[in-house]
Amino acid sequence: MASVSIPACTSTLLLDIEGTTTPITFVKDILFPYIREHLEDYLSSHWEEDECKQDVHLLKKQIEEDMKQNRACPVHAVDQTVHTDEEKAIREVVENVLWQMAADRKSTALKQLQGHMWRSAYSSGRIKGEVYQDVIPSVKTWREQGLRVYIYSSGSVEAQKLLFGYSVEGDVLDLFDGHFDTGVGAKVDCKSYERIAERIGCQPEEITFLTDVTREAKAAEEAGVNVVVVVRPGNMELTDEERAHYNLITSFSQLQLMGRA
Ligand SMILES: CSCCC(=O)C(=O)COP(=O)(O)O
Ligand SMILES: [Mg+2]
Repeated sequence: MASVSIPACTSTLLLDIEGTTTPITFVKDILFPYIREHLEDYLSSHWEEDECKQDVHLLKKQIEEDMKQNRACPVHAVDQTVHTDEEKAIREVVENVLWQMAADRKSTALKQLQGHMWRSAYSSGRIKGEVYQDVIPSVKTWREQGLRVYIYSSGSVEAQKLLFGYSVEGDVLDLFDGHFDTGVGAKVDCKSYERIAERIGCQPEEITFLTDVTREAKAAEEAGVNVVVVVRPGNMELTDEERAHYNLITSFSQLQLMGRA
């Protein structure tokens, strides 16, 4: 693929994670299975801790919201191994989390719990954050050219910091000026990009957003953000119309910053 120029007014690069800096397989085959495997044990051993209580509180609020919207999690009969109220409550949370994950939902409640659960997996060295080989050298070059680099992912800010703090390339957190998650709004909502520009202190037009998901690209464009769609192995196929509309790259090294050495 040829190089893609980004506008001379660009001051900030905003990067998605899954499918952009990081293979989708890392999320689907390593991070998510870890949650499914450890969820019940994690909840049982942390149930009385404040952080876990807050996570469960947020999940319950999400369930209430889902019920209002008729998106209720299917309720299964409680099985015979459940005896106490606590076991029942934990089983309900497990059912809900598994249901949300099966639908690949991006709710803040789900993402916050996942981030907390991955902490020990990363810090023990069991999991290392995967990053495509072109990512770190390109980010370093952009920074040398005076650009700011931020992350915007549906994964919680804590999960993002774990991924880059314990990455296959070592601790690369210093390369990023900041992180945004769904706390600023959904990635498919144009208002989120307006809020990010406001928080960073620039105009949306000064931001170039790199993502693999065209619904996110469309929302960012609506906000006035410049968009480049990243094509990586295993990413969702683009339609002919999308291919024609968006600037596409298969590697960050294809980005050319106009008017910069
Ligand atoms: C940040 S690590 C976990 C990835 C994740 O949970 C996720 O939903 C990825 O979403 P993205 O917005 O980076 O495509
Ligand atoms: Mg993505």
